[in-house]
Amino acid sequence: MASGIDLAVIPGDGIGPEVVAEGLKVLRAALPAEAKLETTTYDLGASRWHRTGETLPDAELERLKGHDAILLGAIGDPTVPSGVLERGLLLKLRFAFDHYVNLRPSRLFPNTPSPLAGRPEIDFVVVREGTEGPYVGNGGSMRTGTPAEVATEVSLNTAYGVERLVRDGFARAAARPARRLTLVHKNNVLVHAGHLWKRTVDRVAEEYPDVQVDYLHVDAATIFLVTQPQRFDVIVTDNLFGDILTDLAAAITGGIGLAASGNINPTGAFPSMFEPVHGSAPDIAGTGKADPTATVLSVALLLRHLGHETEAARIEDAVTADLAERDADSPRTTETIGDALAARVSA
Ligand SMILES: NC(=O)C1=CN([C@@H]2O[C@H](COP(=O)(O)OP(=O)(O)OC[C@H]3O[C@@H](n4cnc5c(N)ncnc54)[C@H](O)[C@@H]3O)[C@@H](O)[C@H]2O)C=CC1
Ligand SMILES: CC(C)CC(=O)C(=O)O
Ligand SMILES: [Mg+2]
Repeated sequence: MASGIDLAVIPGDGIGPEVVAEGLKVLRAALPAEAKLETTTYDLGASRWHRTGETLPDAELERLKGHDAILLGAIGDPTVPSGVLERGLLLKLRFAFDHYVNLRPSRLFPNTPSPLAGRPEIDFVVVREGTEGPYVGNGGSMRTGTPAEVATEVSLNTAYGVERLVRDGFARAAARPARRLTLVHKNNVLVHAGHLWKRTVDRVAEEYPDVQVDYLHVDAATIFLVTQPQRFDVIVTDNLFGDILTDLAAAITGGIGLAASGNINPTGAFPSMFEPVHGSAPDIAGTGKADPTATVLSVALLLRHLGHETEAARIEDAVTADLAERDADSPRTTETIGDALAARVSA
């Protein structure tokens, strides 16, 4: 184990604090006794907004910059107008820290529920662009609230932004046994952005003759994720398509409670941020029903990103073993699952 870890923690809203508590429990259990883990908890989210009107003040952003990595639970609350926290806090972090690779692995673990017949082998990773696309806030509305309202939300795609993401996807595909990369877009309709993505993939592909390249329109990709998920290895796609596809990917691989993600700044200029794919799940907040496994697997991604491969693998093995023994008819609480995972990694 190399040096210690200086971790920023943003528990956030709804089930965020519940799953983050278990993620930290497992992280502490995974680290050897001599490893130094320093955590700083940031009070950001709905309760801060209600108290102060702030989402992510510049001073907090500045402090966050100094950490090795960030662990985030979830952001969003029904008492706050939709978009205020999602844009003003979560997306602000992803954009400010240039988290251009939104990494979302999907694997069907043994004994996990899948709605798919025949339990196909599923092991792919979605490399979703994280700083551009329709999420940049490039829009507005005129005559708002009137029958004549016009609203736009224009997708931003730069050659620079697309190429660096595509290059990351190829590097990942080349390092995986299957060496397949699928670009998912909608270039039959979104001809400007779609053709930029396709041309970029075709050009970078020339440098990776060993990687088999495929293209799917996003609507067809949803079909194949359900009917032939084995065909996917690395999926490269834009911010919005990646957001939607990864909830579907979670649904076919044991549920949203298992889906992990990393918002990566590969240059290391800013701390990367790790979070479950799911949101704040207000419908189950406070009930103990939230599965913390997605957060625990996000902690494994975090450790791997910081170079702690052994500990990351230990956490993933603990999750695999725990899932193998789960009984769908006897669901456990958030805390019980966290305790079981922590016990396994420290055993
Ligand atoms: N990265 C983030 O912080 C994200 C935030 N959100 C925000 O979260 C709020 C709720 O959004 P929704 O669209 O309802 O998505 P959601 O992911 O919070 O919930 C969708 C469904 O999945 C279930 N679910 C989610 N996480 C679970 C877990 N760990 N264990 C078991 N079940 C789980 C929920 O109970 C709900 O039925 C909104 O404010 C939204 O903007 C949504 C997605 C991502
Ligand atoms: C709440 C959004 C900003 C993000 C989202 O749904 C996601 O990243 O999965
Ligand atoms: Mg999402």
